[in-house]
Amino acid sequence: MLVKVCGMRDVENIRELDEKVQPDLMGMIFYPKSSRYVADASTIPSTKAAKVGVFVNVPMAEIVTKANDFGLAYIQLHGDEDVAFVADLKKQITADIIKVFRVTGEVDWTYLKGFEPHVTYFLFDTETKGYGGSGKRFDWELLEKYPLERPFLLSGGIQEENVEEIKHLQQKQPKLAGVDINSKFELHAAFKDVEKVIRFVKALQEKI
Ligand SMILES: O=C(O)c1ccccc1NCC(=O)[C@H](O)[C@H](O)COP(=O)(O)O
Repeated sequence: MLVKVCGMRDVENIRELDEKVQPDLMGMIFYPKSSRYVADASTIPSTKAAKVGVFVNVPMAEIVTKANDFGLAYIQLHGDEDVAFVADLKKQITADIIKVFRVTGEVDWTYLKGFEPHVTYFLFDTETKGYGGSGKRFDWELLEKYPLERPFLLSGGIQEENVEEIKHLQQKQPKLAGVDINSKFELHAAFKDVEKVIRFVKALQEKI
């Protein structure tokens, strides 16, 4: 199962996490209202993990510039970007796209289908005023009937205690490709408890 650790900023914390946890993906938040906002991405060191830039309703030109300047492997669109925007963006970048859906109740799978040709993963998170990083869960059972081809990442308040539940969801829904963790592993904003992340990933990788 893929592991994405999101909301990273501190140089030493990034290096330690990259070395000891070896996550597949590491996310940086380019949303100015977030407590995890990365104002100057040039300070972010190189990593073995693929870098993900997280954007919320940002003009396309700005995303393209950041993707090129900082070697982002993935662009995570966490706002209200529509199919036309995502299709157009994909033509302008080599990075893969992760399109986020913030869940409130039932998911409109037909609407999501329009995004499929342009994205590598969908990511499901909880709808909140701050868009993401809330530590709040939604009803994960909704994903048991995920009907699309594209694999997806699970997100929203994931913590150590959820490992067994995540494994069971993956048994029921093989399109679950990975998890995205953030606030429940923080010592303070944008600074992760590396030992806690190690314990979580080890437990996740153990067979049921
Ligand atoms: O983390 C943020 O502050 C944030 C702000 C605005 C948009 C997205 C944000 N985070 C993106 C993520 O992918 C988080 O990992 C995801 O929302 C889950 O966070 P959490 O509920 O804290 O586990």
